[in-house]
Amino acid sequence: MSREVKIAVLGGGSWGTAIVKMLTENLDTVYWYIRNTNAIEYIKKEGHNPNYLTSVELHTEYLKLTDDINEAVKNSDLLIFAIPSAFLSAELDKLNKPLTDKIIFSAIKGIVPETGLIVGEHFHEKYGVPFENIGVITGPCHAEEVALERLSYLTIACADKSKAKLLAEHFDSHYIKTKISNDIIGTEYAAMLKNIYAIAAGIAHGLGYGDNFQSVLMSNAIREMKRFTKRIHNIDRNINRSAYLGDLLVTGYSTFSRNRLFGNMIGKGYTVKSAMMEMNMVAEGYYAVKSAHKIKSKFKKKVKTPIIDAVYRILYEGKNAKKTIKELTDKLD
Ligand SMILES: NC(=O)c1ccc[n+]([C@@H]2O[C@H](COP(=O)([O-])OP(=O)(O)OC[C@H]3O[C@@H](n4cnc5c(N)ncnc54)[C@H](O)[C@@H]3O)[C@@H](O)[C@H]2O)c1
Ligand SMILES: O=P(O)(O)OC[C@H](O)CO
Repeated sequence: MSREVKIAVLGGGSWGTAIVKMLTENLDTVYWYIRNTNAIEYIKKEGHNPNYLTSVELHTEYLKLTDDINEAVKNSDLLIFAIPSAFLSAELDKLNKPLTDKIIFSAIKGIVPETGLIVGEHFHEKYGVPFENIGVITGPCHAEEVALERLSYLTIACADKSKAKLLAEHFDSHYIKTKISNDIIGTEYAAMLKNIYAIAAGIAHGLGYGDNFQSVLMSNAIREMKRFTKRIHNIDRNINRSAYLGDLLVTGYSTFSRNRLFGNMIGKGYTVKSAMMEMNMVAEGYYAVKSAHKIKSKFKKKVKTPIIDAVYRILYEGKNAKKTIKELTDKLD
């Protein structure tokens, strides 16, 4: 991959905005697809995203903004997707260009609901993108802290390490450090699962459980994540690394977490619909738990996942949150 690789960011939410900020520290051309034309006009005029990370000053002189996904794709070699998983299929349906010659990096932390696949596999199966051209941007990193230029670590995973390294160089800055990994499958599943555990943490908090319980929940969550990822892709991985445990902790404990906030509202008695309406943001874990529940039901040898089961029952079977978390407490150690 050449050093002059042309990059497009797809998605105008918090994470897309943070990625654009990070890349324009190093690159003087970044294509940026945002579906909202008014937001594009505002960014061009004011240099800020009107809806997400509104305080971030954007280097508009380096940005090629477009509301046409095909224009961004046509002009770029490497595409970074930061569209919530629930909306990815609908956005990809707008494509009239093949993706087979593109390098695809997913910054999405979820499962594509329509196919039940992690994002990398979705691009491989549905769009014929070879695995060596597929990567993941992950790690414990909140868009809000990138906005504040607080030191953050990203893990860039790709089967072809040279591609991961080159992209990592474009992210590195005085507030971003990057690590390389080739565990695309494990990091993607871990990123999806930690959102479910953060919802559980939020529900418990909303119900009045304290820090003592939260630490037990997180301790059980990392072991559950280890069992799940091992069943999916059994390689020798250190689950305590930042891309797995680190990401779980930031989401489980941070006040910036969308998933924890969503869970907190559920614990306080909001319905799913009203909790979603309160947020201008997307809690990926809501969609992830449905997919994770379906995936685990297909495992030939069963895996113990009491936290996923509890969150699924609360969000999709209408079970009482207080009673379900109480039952969960008896299954944790
Ligand atoms: N925010 C973070 O700190 C962060 C960090 C790492 C990864 N991620 C991941 O990045 C992805 C994007 O999340 P985000 O935080 O930018 O989202 P967000 O919650 O900040 O914003 C919601 C996004 O969803 C889009 N959206 C809403 N309805 C839509 C629809 N019907 N069709 C298409 N798009 C629609 C909005 O335009 C916006 O881009 C998610 O998978 C998330 O897990 C986020
Ligand atoms: O922490 P959340 O729930 O906002 O999710 C966003 C990112 O996945 C954090 O890594």
